[in-house]
Amino acid sequence: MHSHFDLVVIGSGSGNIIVDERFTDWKVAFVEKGVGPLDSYGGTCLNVGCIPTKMFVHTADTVLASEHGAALGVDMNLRSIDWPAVRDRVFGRLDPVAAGGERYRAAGSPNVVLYRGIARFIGERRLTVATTDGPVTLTADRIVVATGSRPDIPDVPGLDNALGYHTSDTVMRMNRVPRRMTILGSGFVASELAHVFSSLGVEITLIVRGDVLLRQEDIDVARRFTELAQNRWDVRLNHKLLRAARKDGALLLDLESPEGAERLETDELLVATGRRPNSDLVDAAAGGLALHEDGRIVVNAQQVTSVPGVWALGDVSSPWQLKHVANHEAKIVQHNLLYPDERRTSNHRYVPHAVFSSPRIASVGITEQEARATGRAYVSATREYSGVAYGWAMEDTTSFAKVLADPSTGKLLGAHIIGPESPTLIQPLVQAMSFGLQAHSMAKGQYWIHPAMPEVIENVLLDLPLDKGILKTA
Ligand SMILES: Cc1cc2nc3c(=O)[nH]c(=O)nc-3n(C[C@H](O)[C@H](O)[C@H](O)COP(=O)(O)OP(=O)(O)OC[C@H]3O[C@@H](n4cnc5c(N)ncnc54)[C@H](O)[C@@H]3O)c2cc1C
Ligand SMILES: NC(=O)c1ccc[n+]([C@@H]2O[C@H](COP(=O)([O-])OP(=O)(O)OC[C@H]3O[C@@H](n4cnc5c(N)ncnc54)[C@H](O)[C@@H]3O)[C@@H](O)[C@H]2O)c1
Repeated sequence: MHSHFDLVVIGSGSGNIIVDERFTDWKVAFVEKGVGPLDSYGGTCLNVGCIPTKMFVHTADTVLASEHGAALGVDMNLRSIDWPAVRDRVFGRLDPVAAGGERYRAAGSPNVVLYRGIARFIGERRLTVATTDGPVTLTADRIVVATGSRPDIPDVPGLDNALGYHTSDTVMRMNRVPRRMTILGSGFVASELAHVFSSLGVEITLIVRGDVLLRQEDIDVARRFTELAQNRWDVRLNHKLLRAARKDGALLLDLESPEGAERLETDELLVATGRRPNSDLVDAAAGGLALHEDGRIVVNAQQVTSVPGVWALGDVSSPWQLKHVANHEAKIVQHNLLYPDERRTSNHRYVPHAVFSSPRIASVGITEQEARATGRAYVSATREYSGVAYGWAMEDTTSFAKVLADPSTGKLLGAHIIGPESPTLIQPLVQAMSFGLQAHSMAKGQYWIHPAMPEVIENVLLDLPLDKGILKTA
């Protein structure tokens, strides 16, 4: 069967938001293969990514709050954790959203057809989809590739499907919480899910290649996070997984460490070693699309690929595997499809991110190590939460905010915060960078509510050793 469309969108994550009522006169096809154990509609963030993880993180924070009560003179005994109830709160809410989204696309608009299956390019703007009713060929004037990414599994002997390891796609739906879990990797997913499962009482071991966790963060933040993680989890720094095997239900992991060979026995293994773009799944090369070395589809600032009429967005093409970036790029593609003569470009100037572990981390702009490596002139300041009144209220001793600024203009180059509410606290700094505010003007030109946590931002900005003359030129 062959059908021709005005527009085909491959991927129902961020791609799903492109087609709204303004496309009513277009003949549109969506293609979605499904994510996670239930082959859900709606992409990574909704089903196996941002949203379920953060719902679990909120539960984990609630458990930890009961432990922190003692420092405040409050004895809060945790009586029990009901894993099925914890899990079913999350997916009982999200699965119907995914199903509703699918129903809407399948039957909600007469101009839209939904194909379920894997789409593959077989030529320029030409696709084949293996549906349960057999293969179909789709051609289109315009195609949007929004196929995202998937867990990247390292090539370790024994680490295959027969071993029964988890990734972020499966681990959140486990039937039973294990006694012990080992996590391979030390990035976003490892840090967030270690917090989730350790708060549920699981003994966590992290296998870390380097000497710090979250090594892409500012070095002071990464070191502080690593110290705190070592107090909570068994953190094996500078370790390599050599091979994995399963024996009598347990997993046996052979590790190489600076001290020699080690064997680790565990109940479940979570592989969290990064995500690879799904350009191979869609056979982007057969569609003539140019690729970066790491497999990302090459796009220009308007999100157009090397083939006219074919667009790409989100994890399959972006160097930032973040939902707010994928959403922004989807809006740009949407505008450029609707208004081809007034095209817009994506804004990737100051992309913030947050790690929702315990403690939280938030960051925007360059790190101190990046400033040093590129020879960028900078001044920096760091202020502990314990230096402001709300930090005293929380009995905080480990959190801080750090900022870097250009000494000649006083404008911010980067901001890095580790501690409670950091993803919220950083937002005025993202705003300052986006709108070019000078750090001291920003601190002095507005009220800061007392005694609220943002006072740590006011203070760290004032601590920047900037020439007083800068304020006059700002
Ligand atoms: C555990 C986890 C937690 C995360 N937490 C956060 C967070 O807190 N904040 C944040 O900003 N980001 C977070 N992310 C990242 C975020 O989820 C992604 O950046 C975002 O979802 C990418 O959106 P996308 O539209 O590019 O891809 P996706 O949402 O993955 O959508 C791609 C869709 O394409 C489909 N597809 C792929 N290939 C084909 C094909 N050939 N044919 C048909 N369909 C296909 C897939 O099934 C999928 O549904 C997290 C990721 C993970 C894994
Ligand atoms: N809060 C958020 O915004 C959030 C949360 C989760 C995921 N994400 C996105 O999803 C992406 C994927 O997350 P992730 O944690 O899988 O990737 P990551 O890139 O954050 O971390 C991957 C980790 O695996 C390690 N690693 C790579 N290969 C390895 C190997 N062979 N052996 C041992 N360690 C190895 C790396 O050193 C790194 O520590 C992130 O980059 C992020 O963009 C975002």
